[in-house]
Amino acid sequence: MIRAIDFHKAYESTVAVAGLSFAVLPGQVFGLVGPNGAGKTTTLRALSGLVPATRGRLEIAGLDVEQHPIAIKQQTAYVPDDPQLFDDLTVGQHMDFFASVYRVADAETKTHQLLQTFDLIEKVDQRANALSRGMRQKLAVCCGYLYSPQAILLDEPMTGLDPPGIRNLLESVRQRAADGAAIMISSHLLAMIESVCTHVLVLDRGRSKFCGPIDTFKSQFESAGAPASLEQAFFAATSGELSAGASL
Ligand SMILES: Nc1ncnc2c1ncn2[C@@H]1O[C@H](COP(=O)(O)OP(=O)(O)OP(=O)(O)O)[C@@H](O)[C@H]1O
Repeated sequence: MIRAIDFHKAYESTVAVAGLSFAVLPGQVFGLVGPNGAGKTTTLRALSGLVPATRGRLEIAGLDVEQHPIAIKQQTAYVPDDPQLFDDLTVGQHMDFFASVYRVADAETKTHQLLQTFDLIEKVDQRANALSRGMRQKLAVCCGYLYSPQAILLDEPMTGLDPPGIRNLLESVRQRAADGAAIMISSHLLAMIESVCTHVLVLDRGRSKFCGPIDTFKSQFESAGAPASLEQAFFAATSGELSAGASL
């Protein structure tokens, strides 16, 4: 489970997140959406232990993120929007490294399956600094999936992926959730979020505008008598022009 309780984060004079509370249960996929600067990356970075909360509590699998940094890392995969890879290591060496650090059983088979799924098998001996942006993104996802984390945090994971890559990623998210992972995906690609997420957390200027099942969110904003699309509901919720329960 991924949990935030009254999470606040301020960077000097900027309040990035103010009083956020939510829980992502095993099997749930939360879409984290909001305008630029809403606090999405800050939330994911704090959950992964990369930045400390100013106030409140963050938990992964019941453990406080700041008090149990090592245990948290073993349970969590965080894939940022600009994956930091080891430029001089090959694709295969990255997988070996993660397998060794996380003591992954049957690593060879899992590595092969992941590289096959994400179309990187032919690049196994290529160095990271010679990979395209999309390939780097895929390799970061493969490294994160290798140790079967309970919590998966993906920041803008579709950016730079080709259409088969996006399809494979979304399918892998569904599969990981079915296997019991709690997953959060930050993205501006609302149609894709809609196709994969069970829940949505709408952030705006650091505050939650909505948190709950995606169907509930859409049904709050009707369009010609039918539930709105996620995109329509998003614009209505973040424009300030309409409140929940209104017709578009
Ligand atoms: N290291 C930092 N120092 C100071 N302010 C920061 C820092 N990181 C983020 N911020 C500020 O915190 C706020 C939230 O930023 P964040 O990156 O979390 O937003 P976001 O929702 O991920 O945005 P985007 O959709 O553009 O990626 C913004 O006002 C941003 O300028």
